[in-house]
Amino acid sequence: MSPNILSIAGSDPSGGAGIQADLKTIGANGGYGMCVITALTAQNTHGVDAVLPIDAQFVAKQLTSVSQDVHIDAVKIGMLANSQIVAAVAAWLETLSAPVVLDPVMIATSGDRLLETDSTLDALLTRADVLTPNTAELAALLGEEQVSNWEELVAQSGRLAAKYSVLVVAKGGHLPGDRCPDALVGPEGLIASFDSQRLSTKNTHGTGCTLSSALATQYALLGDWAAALGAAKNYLHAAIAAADELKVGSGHGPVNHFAALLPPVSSDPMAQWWRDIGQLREGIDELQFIIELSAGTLERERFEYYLAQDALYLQRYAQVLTQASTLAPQIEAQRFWAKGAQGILEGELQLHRSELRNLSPEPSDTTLNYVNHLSSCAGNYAELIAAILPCYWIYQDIGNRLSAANHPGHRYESWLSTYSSVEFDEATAQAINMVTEAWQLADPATRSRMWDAFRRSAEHELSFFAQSHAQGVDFSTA
Ligand SMILES: Nc1ncnc2c1ncn2[C@@H]1O[C@H](COP(=O)(O)OP(=O)(O)O)[C@@H](O)[C@H]1O
Ligand SMILES: Cc1ncc(COP(=O)(O)OP(=O)(O)O)c(N)n1
Repeated sequence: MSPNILSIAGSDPSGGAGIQADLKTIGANGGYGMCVITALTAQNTHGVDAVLPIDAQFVAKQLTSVSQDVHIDAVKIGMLANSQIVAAVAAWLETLSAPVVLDPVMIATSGDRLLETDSTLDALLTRADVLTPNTAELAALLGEEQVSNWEELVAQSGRLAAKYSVLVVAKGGHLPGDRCPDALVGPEGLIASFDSQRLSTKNTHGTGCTLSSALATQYALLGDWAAALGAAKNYLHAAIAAADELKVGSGHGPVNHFAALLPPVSSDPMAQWWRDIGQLREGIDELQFIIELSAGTLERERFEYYLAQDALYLQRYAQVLTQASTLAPQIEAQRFWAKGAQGILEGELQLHRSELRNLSPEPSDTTLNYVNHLSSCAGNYAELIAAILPCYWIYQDIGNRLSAANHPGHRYESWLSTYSSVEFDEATAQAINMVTEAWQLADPATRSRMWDAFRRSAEHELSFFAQSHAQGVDFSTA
């Protein structure tokens, strides 16, 4: 069962810090997130423009409404805005036994002050189980100078832990250097430390909120503060590592809270597509038509039926390639698709005719379905070339295997000898590159339609190769 985690914090409308970051973090760590809002802020990735604290009595009302109904497994406290809200939260906490992580959000990384220190905070600091101040907040809470190295940070964190009889997370995020260590420190000193590489990104908005809400959630799951800090830091590290993928705002953008849950963005989308149609490709390899064509046992009628349908298909395919050439944004792509169309009209169709005794007068439903699918993608260049690609790629893939099975005296020797060529391999590689380029420029919705167009063409390829053995094909008229 998911633990119920309550975040008591301010709102960041840009979604990177405050309750927005907490709820994403709690969910991504396997908790059920709830939130009591203490303040509205007007902020973005450049900083905080304004703060509107919520009336303290209303904060108290939110707290009792939630806790009267829902069992709370852990609490994370963030921005409290003013001493009245601090007092309201402290009074409510006296009624609750759940573990508390307090992120004393006083000074954002942008330098903006989010809470002034005063004595009302003491009750809250003592009640908390763990404090997670950044270096500036740690110094402010002790009334000391801000430290600038790790040893001093651990020592200062120990003094804070002793002052309030709590655990303190020493956070190395603001220290210089290429490492980013964090540690759990108690009144007696260092308990556990967790080192990590400093990730090179400006997108670290909300790291403090994220670490503290992940810590509360992980503690509710693991029941051990050191283990929970290790897990929270690992989670945050992955979220920072993937932060640049989000591209939110022009300042210090948010971390990518769902990085670990999302499939990695493939740097080679075509390789991914090819893997994703793996089952379809295996299905094609296992077709009677392919097995018999390779072995040379395929009946002539079936071969000619396939050839006739292929000739009809290729006439329309050449038109579709011409259309791709018309839609192509660059001259190189225009030339490539036009050359493909020309190759079919002047080369491949001649070959088909030389092998065929009779041309099938009518395209089959299978052939029609395939060409209609291609035509239905013709409104968008990226989608159209994604639909075009399987014919190149699957044909080349099967062709290489069929031509390897060829030998003198093979029943279809002359036909199979045309199946593999360096020129066609090069053209296929170029077609893959064209689709990759279009994919890189496409928005997410177009990418999804491209994949759909590609996958459906691959399905049509399978039906196309299967059709000469399909029930209902009458060879007396073929
Ligand atoms: N560039 C970075 N690479 C890796 N971890 C980072 C980086 N910046 C911050 N962190 C981590 O983010 C957490 C928050 O740290 P810090 O920036 O010190 O606090 P705050 O966000 O409260 O100002 C810490 O666990 C710290 O180690
Ligand atoms: C509403 C709100 N709460 C907290 C913060 C500060 O967040 P923090 O996680 O410390 O992140 P940075 O200061 O590192 O951005 C905030 N900005 N807004």
